[in-house]
Amino acid sequence: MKVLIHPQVDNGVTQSQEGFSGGTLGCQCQAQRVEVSVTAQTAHNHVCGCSKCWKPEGALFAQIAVVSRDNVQVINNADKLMIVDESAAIQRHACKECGTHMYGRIENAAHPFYGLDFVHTELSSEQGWSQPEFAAFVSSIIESGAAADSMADVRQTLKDLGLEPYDCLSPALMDAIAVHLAKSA
Ligand SMILES: N[C@@H](CCC(=O)N[C@@H](CSCO)C(=O)NCC(=O)O)C(=O)O
Ligand SMILES: [Zn+2]
Ligand SMILES: [Zn+2]
Repeated sequence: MKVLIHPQVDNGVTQSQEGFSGGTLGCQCQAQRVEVSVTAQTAHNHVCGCSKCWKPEGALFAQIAVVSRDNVQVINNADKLMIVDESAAIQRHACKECGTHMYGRIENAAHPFYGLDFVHTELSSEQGWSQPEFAAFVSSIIESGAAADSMADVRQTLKDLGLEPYDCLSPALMDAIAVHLAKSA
């Protein structure tokens, strides 16, 4: 049975556009929206089932990608942002009013993904962002209340959408983390 994953992928994944170079992310407030300018194409876009990533109302997964932190700038209503969890590796900057996560930043220079910010490209009206490529932390949706006996349907739906399900990150990203750890050991 098909399961709803996230509004951006439920009707099929939209392909990236060559030459796309970014856009503006907006929070969900009706007024005084927080706006974040992203001045480059994103990479490693994926749907994430972890309990920490921001999900739109009713969605089972988040959709999240990375971009160099040099290409991320808050351009409007920065005073409305707060860090969700100061102790997390990814410091998620959310709008205090609507709760939308505007960007997640890694401040620990020793972290394998230091230099990259995590962003939800669905918050932009521009089309052409890098397409979701896989599903991460799939088993983690159970931690947010999904029924364990729905997991076969969830994984099958993800496969049908071309989003290979993993219970951590994709092999390419896990390898990148391991290379970083090996070098720093
Ligand atoms: N089972 C946990 C997993 C949380 C987790 O490790 N999330 C990942 C992926 S987030 C984007 O892909 C992670 O790197 N987290 C670091 C952080 O959140 O700071 C759960 O569901 O909570
Ligand atoms: Zn808001
Ligand atoms: Zn996540």
